Amino acid sequence: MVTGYDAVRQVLADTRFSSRQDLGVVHVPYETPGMPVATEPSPQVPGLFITMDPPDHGRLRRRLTGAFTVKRMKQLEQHIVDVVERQLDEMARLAPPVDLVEVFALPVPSLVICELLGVPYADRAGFQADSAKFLVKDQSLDEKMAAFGALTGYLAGLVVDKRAEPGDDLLSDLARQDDLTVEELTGIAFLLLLAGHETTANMLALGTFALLENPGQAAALRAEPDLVPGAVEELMRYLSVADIFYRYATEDVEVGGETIRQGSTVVVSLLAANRDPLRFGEPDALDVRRNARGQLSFGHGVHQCLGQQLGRLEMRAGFAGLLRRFPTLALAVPAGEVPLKSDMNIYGVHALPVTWSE
Ligand code: HEM
Repeated sequence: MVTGYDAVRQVLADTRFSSRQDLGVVHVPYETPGMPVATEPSPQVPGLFITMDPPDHGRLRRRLTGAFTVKRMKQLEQHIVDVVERQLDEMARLAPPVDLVEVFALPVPSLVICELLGVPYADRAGFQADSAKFLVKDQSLDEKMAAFGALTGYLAGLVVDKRAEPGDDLLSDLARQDDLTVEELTGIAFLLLLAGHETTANMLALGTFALLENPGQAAALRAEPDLVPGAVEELMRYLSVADIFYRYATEDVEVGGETIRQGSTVVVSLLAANRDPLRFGEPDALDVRRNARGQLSFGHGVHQCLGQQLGRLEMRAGFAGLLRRFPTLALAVPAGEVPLKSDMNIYGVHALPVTWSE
């Protein structure tokens, strides 16, 4: 397991550590009650380029980079702000308490990624439930593959339709490219849809929880909205919702004075790297004024998050809008009763009951 900031960056930057999930078997090096130890590698899935190595990885990723550049995302910014404001309007019409996950944190990134990809938002109940099932930690490979199969079955139908009759969206643009198979298109769609809504939704909900638990920090953001972009980096660092990633050593590699033997599975903890006291002073404190640039929550190296600019825009608009529109926002239950996603591969809260005075 690699935990130090520098060592984590080194491993993620070194392509001798493979991302192929068919190469590695995860040997959990310590007893975790309730955690099954995997004994077989997962199968490789076409199109799922997060689990591919160069040059195959680049062949697929390159087709998408144009759609996710800073410039293209800037063009989307006003639209994202509009989505956020509409969702906040809806929330304001409800009588508190409400579940912030249900009324805000999940809808915002789901609406944005659906529109970008050309996935009907009306189908959200199905894909949100299947995504959640896929991310459950304590399940057999068969159960995980069943959730995967349900979601990809749905998406395969969608990409076949788009290939026949392309529209004005990202999946249609990909479907127009004849050298991509339906299986590859489906894998790409799966990755974008899952990564595009689950991570940001968890950041919005858990980030709000963190701000409500640190009222001084929330007050600073309300008083100085210019702090919001920096606060997003700090919340990303502090919360590290996507913590654990795996790599597989394709040859002997030295890291931090230790030799990692060829064939070993390496567990990379982004959370530990983000809390490394050698890199971030007082790492366990949430401080929206600190310079948290360089936080590793979007990863590092060739797989560094493709959607990071999109995620940032959603979080900036989301936190800024929520704090401005709900100046008296508060937890509606004791903090200890908020159901945490300790059982899921992406951390967050299952629900966040909040209230406000009207
Ligand atoms: C706050 C939200 C997000 C977090 C914390 C996050 C985190 C990450 C991390 C850590 C990786 C690297 C994985 C690895 O090295 O194996 C990654 C990759 C990726 N992310 Fe995100 N992400 C977020 C939002 C998004 C969004 C909004 C999208 C939208 C499409 C997205 C799409 C992707 C894709 C496609 C990859 C794979 C890139 C590759 O393998 O080349 N992510 N993300």
